[in-house]
Amino acid sequence: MSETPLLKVNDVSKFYGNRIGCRTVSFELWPGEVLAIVGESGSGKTTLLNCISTRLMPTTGSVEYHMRDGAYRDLYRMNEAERRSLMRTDWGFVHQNPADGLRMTVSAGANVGERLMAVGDRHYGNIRSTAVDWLQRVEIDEGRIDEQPRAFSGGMRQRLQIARNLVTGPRLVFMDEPTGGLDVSVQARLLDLVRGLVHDLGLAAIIVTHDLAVARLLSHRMMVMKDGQVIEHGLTDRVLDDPREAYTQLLVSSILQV
Ligand SMILES: Nc1ncnc2c1ncn2[C@@H]1O[C@H](COP(=O)(O)OP(=O)(O)OP(=O)(O)O)[C@@H](O)[C@H]1O
Repeated sequence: MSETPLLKVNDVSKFYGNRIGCRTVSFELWPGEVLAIVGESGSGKTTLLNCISTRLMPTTGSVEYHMRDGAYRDLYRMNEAERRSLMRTDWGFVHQNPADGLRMTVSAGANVGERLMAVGDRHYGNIRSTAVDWLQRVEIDEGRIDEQPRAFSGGMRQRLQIARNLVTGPRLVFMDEPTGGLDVSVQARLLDLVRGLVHDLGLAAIIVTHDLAVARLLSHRMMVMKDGQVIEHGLTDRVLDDPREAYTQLLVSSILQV
């Protein structure tokens, strides 16, 4: 791993009026590292993810990102065009509901190709062959390249969304409950695929999940949130095998009993 963090999150808090979304969260993320944010519904996971990925402005705090040119930039001080360019090139965002991350009325190939065009690729043949390659990588039959995602199953849509996000070679991918809402067998296949891709591409990722099995399988480190705060943070195996906080112990034991 590199000696410089990719992301430095400093004291990020978000309040919705009087209500706490998340409070004084700080951590660093390293290139190639996968961090899971876990916790019950309402604990602040999505708020934190949205703040870090600049989809939401925090009330206080800063997030610095290590740009490709080697400089750190405060994400909240970037202008809209700079942020959008980062989102299109260096970042991916995989939504729980694929319809939020795909264009449902254009073809699968166009969904993947569109991101390439957004980063300046204009050669139709290249775009098409890269799209074919990516469909294969996410295990979608290339014969379905001209079909719209409306015609795909939930698992296929999610795999297509992943292809669309990864085609531009991002360094950091945000995932919000990527396997939520899928059947258990479909989840298992998707998790295997995500794990392989993240590993092969050396991606850094921040994954929000309420499912500790997802955290176990995908992440190196995890943060446990409760009432908007991070109450435990450590290597995933350590946190799950030897939780220090009573609340984490409860979370882990409730899963084991299922
Ligand atoms: N737009 C909003 N306006 C007001 N309060 C909000 C808003 N979004 C979230 N909250 C509140 O912030 C807190 C954290 O919510 P958040 O959605 O971040 O939690 P979560 O852990 O992601 O939950 P879930 O797993 O259900 O999505 C909750 O108390 C929630 O009610």
